[in-house]
Amino acid sequence: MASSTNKLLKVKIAPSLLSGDFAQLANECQRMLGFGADYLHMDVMDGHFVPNLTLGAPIIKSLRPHTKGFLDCHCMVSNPEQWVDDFSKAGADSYGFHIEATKDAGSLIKKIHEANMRACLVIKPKTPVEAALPYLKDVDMVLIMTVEPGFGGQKFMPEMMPKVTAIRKEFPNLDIQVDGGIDLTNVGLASSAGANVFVAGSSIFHAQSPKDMIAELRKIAESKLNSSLTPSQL
Ligand SMILES: O=C(CO)[C@H](O)[C@H](O)COP(=O)(O)O
Repeated sequence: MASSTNKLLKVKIAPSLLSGDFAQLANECQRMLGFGADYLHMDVMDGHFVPNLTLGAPIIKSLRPHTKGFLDCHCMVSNPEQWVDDFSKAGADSYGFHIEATKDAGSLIKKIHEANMRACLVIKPKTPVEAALPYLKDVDMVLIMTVEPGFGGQKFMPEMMPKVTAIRKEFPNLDIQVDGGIDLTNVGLASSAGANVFVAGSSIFHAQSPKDMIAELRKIAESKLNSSLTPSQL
């Protein structure tokens, strides 16, 4: 819910397992949590909404007994309504859906909450922020894509930052996630704009020390995040 009572937001780092070794998924999750990750970001792709195929509820179900980590599922799927119950039963903690894929975001958010998951509304780069705003009072997180969804390893789009700023202005307490090409060169820009949850695949998994990378991303984000807030928001 949007609120006039404000608080300091918590920075959360969410390694994208898309860049990990799928054959070692449970170990990769444990490794990332051991390195200080807050969320485990799971990229669900159906080969229809995006031109790539990854994983679905059966894999989340197999993974669940191996980790207590927060399974942040980003569902890049057509007909997101179809998979809510499966992901809930599988043990997902958060269900992210694309606003472009549903005709009734309000009912979908309700369905996700009734299935005991957190709801995250996601928008693609070409979708205007105005499409998301009416629903943000009801979600637990919003995800602003900073690449076209479908693949890891793409270049961060700084032109998405005004969307983040617009949302932060209206929703001082909402978790705002950014995803796509996040690394040490742009995490400060995103956190200054008001993002506080950072998905990073390539920069963490390909780092010489993923542990140091998580710590560095967090340090920069924490140093910049509250610079975006006005005194009345602190
Ligand atoms: O949602 C995604 C792709 O659709 C991925 O989470 C994202 O791109 C992360 O990977 P990288 O940090 O390598 O860009």
